[in-house]
Amino acid sequence: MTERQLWERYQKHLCGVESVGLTLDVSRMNFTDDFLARMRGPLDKAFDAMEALEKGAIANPDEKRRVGHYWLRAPELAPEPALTKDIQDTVAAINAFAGDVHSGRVKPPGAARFTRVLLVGIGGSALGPQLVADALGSTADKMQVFFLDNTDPDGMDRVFAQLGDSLRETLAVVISKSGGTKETRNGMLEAERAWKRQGLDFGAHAVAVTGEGSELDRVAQQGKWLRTFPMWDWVGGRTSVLSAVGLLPARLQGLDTDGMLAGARDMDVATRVRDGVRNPAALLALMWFHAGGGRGQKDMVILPYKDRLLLLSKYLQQLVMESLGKELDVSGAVVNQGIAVYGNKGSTDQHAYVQQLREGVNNFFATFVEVLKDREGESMQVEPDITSGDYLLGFLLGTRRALFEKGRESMTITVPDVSARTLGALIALYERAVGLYATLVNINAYHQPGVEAGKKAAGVVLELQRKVLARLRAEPAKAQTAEELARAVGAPDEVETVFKVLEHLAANAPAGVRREPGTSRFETRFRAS
Ligand SMILES: O=P(O)(O)OC[C@H]1O[C@H](O)[C@H](O)[C@@H](O)[C@@H]1O
Repeated sequence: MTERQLWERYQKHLCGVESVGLTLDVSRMNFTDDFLARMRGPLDKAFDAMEALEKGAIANPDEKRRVGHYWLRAPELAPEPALTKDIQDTVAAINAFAGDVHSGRVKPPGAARFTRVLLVGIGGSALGPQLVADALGSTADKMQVFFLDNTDPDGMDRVFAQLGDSLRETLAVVISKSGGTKETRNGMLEAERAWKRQGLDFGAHAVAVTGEGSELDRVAQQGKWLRTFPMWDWVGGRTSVLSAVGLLPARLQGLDTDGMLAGARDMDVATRVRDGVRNPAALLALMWFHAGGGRGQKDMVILPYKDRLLLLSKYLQQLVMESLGKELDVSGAVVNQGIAVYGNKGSTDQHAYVQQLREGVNNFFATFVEVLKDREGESMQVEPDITSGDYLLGFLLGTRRALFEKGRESMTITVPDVSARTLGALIALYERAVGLYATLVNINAYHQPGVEAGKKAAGVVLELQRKVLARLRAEPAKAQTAEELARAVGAPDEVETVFKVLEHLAANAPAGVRREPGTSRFETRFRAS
């Protein structure tokens, strides 16, 4: 195709949302008009399913729950007045609480004000807040936000070290929809201990966002925490960023949460249009289907040319892969669906893995994200008539062209800036694209049965560890191999797990397990010291 023909294709297929200034360019995807025509029927079904979902259908049959993240930014669309009121009241409560924190009306016992937020959460209870904080934050923020999003002790220590003496001015926001996620529970316990060590009452510094009646809800009540904000069962973790999960930390940080909600609301309006060519969420879903043959055969590489959107790919990884990565379709047939998502940012990635994208295995399609506004204020010229931002666009367009020349497909999303409105719109765009694509490939986007397997298996490991420790302590003088201990605890076939657990215990002093070298690594003996 000549450059002129590409320009014509660009104009023909460019899909824009005026209200948020976003465009989606699919001209460098090699679909045909015939493909669009063929997909009209399946897309109609996807629109029907989405309409039913928005009206309150049970979209997650496993958990028998509705899926209502669209109502969060348009509460009047919730299927019952009580839900509408819940949403509105919660937004009002968050705004009032954040206002009180900023003004010092709600304050810590030993300081005039809360100046920092420590968010404890994981998965959908961290990724959205992290994206928002990084995309929209600045040195002018009202509060600085820190995160514990793992059960890695050293990772937590690093954060506590950064917080240092400022814990007395730090508000802990513990977020868990289920209220029972172990990583978050551990983070909360470690946080509680950190506060106690400084002689501070954790409850007077803590708020929770969780489902009513959850374990976390009970802990918060018993510990007399400052507040609890609701997390409803009809909001999925990976689509919760515009519920209290994302709104509370963002508002505390001083960000424009109203703008985020408005951007998402505007995008929802634009993506309800039943037309695959004019609706960018539908067009995205169609392109994913085209690229991967409806089987996820191509990976989605997200390339925002903007540092502030660095976490977009991580956020989308959960949204897309947890929603679409399914073993079974809705009829119960084994399909092993999904689309792998990765990415970082341009032009940084051009100096890392773009080499493979251009010349290596052709197993992906790229999505460039272009941001028109370079920065607040003016830019210097790094060369006559050229700024750093001009370079950024040059690199984006250059890579887009270089990929196309080698038969590698790409799309480009263009937004005016990285603002609250734009971010809300981007989030809403992908949420709906995922929902529509799920119907196109006949899977349920709203459950995550696979995640449970790893959690259960982890529980088995910890149970085994308890038994092994009990055994070692029962005979402290006796050094034993993993093989002997596995047999002794009645799990001879679990010897590998026992071996791994022992190595870990021996590497960490408090467990009181010592190793004595044997004739080989696997003959190492362990005993309680
Ligand atoms: O918010 P929570 O209940 O703590 O859940 C946190 C995360 O963990 C789970 O394993 C789910 O797979 C995620 O979808 C969820 O976002």
